[in-house]
Amino acid sequence: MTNICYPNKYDLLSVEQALLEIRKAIETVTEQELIDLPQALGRVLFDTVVSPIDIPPQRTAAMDGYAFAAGDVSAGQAAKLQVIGIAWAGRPFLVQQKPGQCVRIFTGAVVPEFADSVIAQEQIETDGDIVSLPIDWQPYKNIRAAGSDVKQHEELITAPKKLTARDLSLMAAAGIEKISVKRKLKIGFFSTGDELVPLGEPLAIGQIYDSNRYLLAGLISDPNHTVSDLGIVADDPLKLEQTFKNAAQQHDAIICTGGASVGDADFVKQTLEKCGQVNFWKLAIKPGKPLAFGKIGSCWFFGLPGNPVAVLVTYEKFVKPGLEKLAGVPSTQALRLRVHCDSPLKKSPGRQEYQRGILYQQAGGELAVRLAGQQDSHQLKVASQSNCFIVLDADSTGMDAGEMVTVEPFSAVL
Ligand SMILES: Nc1nc2c(c(=O)[nH]1)N[C@H]1C(S)=C(S)[C@@H](COP(=O)(O)OP(=O)(O)OC[C@H]3O[C@@H](n4cnc5c(N)ncnc54)[C@H](O)[C@@H]3O)O[C@H]1N2
Ligand code: MOO
Repeated sequence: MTNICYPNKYDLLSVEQALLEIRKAIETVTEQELIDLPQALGRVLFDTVVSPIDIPPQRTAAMDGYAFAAGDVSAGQAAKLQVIGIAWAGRPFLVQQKPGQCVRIFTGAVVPEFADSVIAQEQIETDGDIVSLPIDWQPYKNIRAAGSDVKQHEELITAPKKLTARDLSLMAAAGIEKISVKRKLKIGFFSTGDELVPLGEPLAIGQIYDSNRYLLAGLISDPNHTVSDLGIVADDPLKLEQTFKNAAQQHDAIICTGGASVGDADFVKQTLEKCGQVNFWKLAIKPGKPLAFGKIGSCWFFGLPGNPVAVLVTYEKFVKPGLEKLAGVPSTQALRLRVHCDSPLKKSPGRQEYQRGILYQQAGGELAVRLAGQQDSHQLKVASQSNCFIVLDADSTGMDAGEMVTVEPFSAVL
C-alpha cells in the first residue's frame, strides 16, 4: 500500500485526489506502430505530421463560371469576352490566351495561368462563344490560391492527438498513406460474484444476470483498446488470485467489478494486496465508494464496486482518464454546464455525488435538467434513461427545485 493520506474529514480520498493519483502513477506506453490511414480513426497520433505538399496543390476555381484576366476589362464597364476552351476539375486548359479571351471553368479546376479572376455563370450572359460581363463585375474573385488551406512543410497535426474523421481527411488531402500511432492497450475485464449468471442460462433463486460485463464492454470499447472478456469469477480468494495473476501477465490493465467492499465475500482488495499493490481504495464519491486502484506486476488494476451504476460512474471518472493516460490520449475534461434543476435533490454530506439526470432544452431554448428517477446505485433503468450526471459537491446537503446545478452531459468533452 502506498502512503496516500486521506485528508478528507470523512476519511475517504476525494475525487480530485484520486484522479491526480491515477494520472501521476500511470505512465504512457512508449511503443508505436505504423498503420494505414483508414485504420487510424480514434487512434493516438505518435509523430507530428507535416504536409509534403501545398493544399490545394495549384490555384483552383471556387465556382462554375468563366476565368479571365481582370486587366483585359476596364473597371465599371460591361465587357464581352470570347470563350476559347474549357478547364475541368482534373483536366486543366493549357492553351495560351490573347487579350479579350476567357476560359469556361468548373469548380476545382486549375485556373489557367493568364487568369486572375473567375466570374460565376449566374452573373453573365452568353451568346455562342461570347460571354458578356455585367457592369458590376469584380476582379480577383472565386480563386483559391495554392496552399490556401495548408502550405507545403506546414505542421498538419500535432502529436499526441486522438484522431478524428476531420484529421483523417486532412492527412488524406496531403496524400499521407501511413502514420505512426501509439500501440493499442491490452485490456481484460471480468465480473466477480457467486450470484452472477451469464446470459442464456435460467436464474435460480438468489441469482442475477451479469449486467456489469455488458456495461463495461461498451464503456471500454475504443479504437485504442484490444479487449478480452474474461467472464465471471466466483467469490473465492484462490480463484481470484489465479485470475488476477494470469490476467495481469497478459494485459496492460485489468478491470473487474464486485467484491470491492467490506463484506465477508468481498476479496478484491485483499487479493490485490497479496498479488501486487493497492494505491488507493475508498473514495468520497457516490456511487462508487469502494474502488481499488493498484498494480500487479506491470499491469494496472481497477477493482470497481459491484453496483451497476457505481460501475458507470467510476469508469467515467477514474478508469477512462487512467486508460487515456496509459494510451497517451491527451487528457479530456468533461464539459460542465450550470443549469436550472426542476427537481429537488436529496443529499447527505460526505461524498461527491453523480446523480443521473435528464438534460433538456426548454421552449425558450434554455437548457434545464431534471432527475432521471430514483438514485439507488442498482437502478439501471434510470441510468439508461439519463443523459447526464448532476454533480453535487461532497459538502452539499441537497437542493431545492429551481436552483442552479452543475451537469456533465454524457460524451461531451472539452
Ligand atoms: N457495510 C458496508 N456495506 C457496503 C458498503 C460499505 O461501505 N459498508 N458500501 C456499499 C457500496 S457504496 C457499494 S457500491 C457496494 C459495493 O460492494 P462490492 O463492490 O463489494 O460489490 P458486491 O457486494 O459484489 O455487489 C454489490 C451489488 O451489485 C450487484 N452486482 C455485483 N456484480 C454484478 C454484476 N456483474 N452485474 C450486475 N450486478 C452486480 C450485487 O449483486 C450486489 O447487489 O457495497 C455496499 N455495501
Ligand atoms: O458505490 Mo455505492 O453504489 O455508492 O452504493
